[in-house]
Amino acid sequence: MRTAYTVETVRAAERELMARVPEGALMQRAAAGLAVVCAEVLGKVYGSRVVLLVGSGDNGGDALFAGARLARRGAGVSAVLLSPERVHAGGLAAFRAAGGRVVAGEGAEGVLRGADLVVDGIVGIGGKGGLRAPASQLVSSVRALGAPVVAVDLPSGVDADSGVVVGEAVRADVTVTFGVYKPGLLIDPGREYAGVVRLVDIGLELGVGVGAGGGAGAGVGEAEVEAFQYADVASLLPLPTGESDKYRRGVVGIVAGSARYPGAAVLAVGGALRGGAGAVRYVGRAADAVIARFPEALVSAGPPSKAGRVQAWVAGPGLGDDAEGLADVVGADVPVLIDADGLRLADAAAVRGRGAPTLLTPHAGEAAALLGVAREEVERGRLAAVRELAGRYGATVLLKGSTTLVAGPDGGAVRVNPTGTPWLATAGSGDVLSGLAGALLAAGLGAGDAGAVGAYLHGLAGRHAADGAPVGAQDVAEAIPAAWRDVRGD
Ligand SMILES: NC(=O)C1=CN([C@@H]2O[C@H](COP(=O)(O)OP(=O)(O)OC[C@H]3O[C@@H](n4cnc5c(N)ncnc54)[C@H](OP(=O)(O)O)[C@@H]3O)[C@@H](O)[C@H]2O)[C@@H](O)CC1
Ligand SMILES: Nc1ncnc2c1ncn2[C@@H]1O[C@H](COP(=O)(O)OP(=O)(O)O)[C@@H](O)[C@H]1O
Ligand SMILES: [K+]
Repeated sequence: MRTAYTVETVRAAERELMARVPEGALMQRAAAGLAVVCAEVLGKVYGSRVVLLVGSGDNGGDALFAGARLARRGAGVSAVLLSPERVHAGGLAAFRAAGGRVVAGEGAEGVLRGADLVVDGIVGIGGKGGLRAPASQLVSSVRALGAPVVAVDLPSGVDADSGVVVGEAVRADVTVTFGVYKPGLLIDPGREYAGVVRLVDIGLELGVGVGAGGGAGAGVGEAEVEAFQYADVASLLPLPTGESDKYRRGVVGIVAGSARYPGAAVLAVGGALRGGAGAVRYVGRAADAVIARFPEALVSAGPPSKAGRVQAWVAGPGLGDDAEGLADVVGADVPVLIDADGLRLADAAAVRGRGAPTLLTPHAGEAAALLGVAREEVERGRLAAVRELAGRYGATVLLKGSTTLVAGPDGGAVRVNPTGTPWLATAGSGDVLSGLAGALLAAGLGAGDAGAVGAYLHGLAGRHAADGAPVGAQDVAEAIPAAWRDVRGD
């Protein structure tokens, strides 16, 4: 599990650690790690030209100490000081002693033009709001240069706690972050600005937080955000055992599709069949299309409550305006996943009043409609939006998009999916995800785990299916077994 912590938590841990180590030791550890990564990016340090963008806080101090190390190895290092009167004094002295050159603001463009590497030490976790001038102007000219950029701790202009970017921000090739990940490095748009993230150990010790849907609220010392890795997913995959039968593996019921959108039903059923369900029951108006594609699906004509035994329901994809059956599903005392049209059509009070686990899976537009805000507001602040929705509905919420997030109803760490790919932005791929996650619910995973494991497998399946070329949603569904095998290491 990769975990990320808020600035408040990082600062508290740093204070505690600083009290136990000699003064300046943490910054030296940070600068040493930063210099190593800069050297890797440069390939050859001796004779290279490095430009440091140095802000007025400790982030600039890190850059100066790392610059001093590179200068001692024979690099020509220039530092552009954004506020010379407030620069980190110890860092500047070390930099000068190592032969580093200080450039005034007006000289910045000249040195930047010849740079082999730019180091962004403008602001780190102390950044507040959008970047101010002159930093904002400098950042836009750096982008035009084409030299690789290494960001110190996080790209300047990216909000550490949320990934929100207001105005200009540094686009880094590599971000060297210290101690722990910050949420803004894992959530778009910040994640995209960060490039490859390298974590440098400076001795901070922070425990693992409580997962989405896990119960307790995120308190001091707990992770704000966490991202699954293979082992986390592998440990949750529902594998059949010798004693398994279709009921023990989980029967998922699907209420989806309409005369107008029969394909959504086919895709959701396809996702569910490859999500490990023992059986898939289908209820809706696209039964012919479903059976034609998946003869193994069990279709029934009556309402969901009469469909037979079901351990979890998926409701919503492609329903159009047909709310028939939805109230039945919302009233069921088994886990329910609500997606797409179901989010619009379901009675909000009934959803809030449910006793069994509920997983809502909106994209940004659907989330915005539920929250009564503009779509852009959700896209700019995904973390706040997913938490708000989960709180309002008392449900687990999986917010789809460039970074898929899963938040539980009672706070705790938000799960961020690391496997997504923009190739998934194709009509119907969300329907596949709802079937897949629904099958995981039916197999007994909690709503937070079903959402996070579903998104993880869905992202990997998208990568397998696309492999660098366009794909359709059906291809994504068919690649789910390959994603499953990846995770199991087969
Ligand atoms: N603590 C530790 O143990 C360790 C910390 N480490 C390092 O320290 C970093 C944190 O340092 P920090 O606290 O000094 O804050 P930092 O990120 O340099 O920014 C503050 C400065 O930026 C300015 N500024 C703010 N917003 C701005 C904006 N929008 N646009 C422009 N300017 C803006 C702000 O100015 P002000 O608002 O006060 O006028 C202030 O001067 C951390 O990220 C890591 O790199 C490592 O060495 C490991 C050990
Ligand atoms: N830019 C992107 N990067 C990664 N994944 C994306 C991106 N855009 C969309 N996706 C994923 O593609 C799927 C689209 O689902 P959705 O919006 O419900 O579409 P549909 O309703 O057509 O199925 C979601 O899983 C979402 O997370
Ligand atoms: K920075």
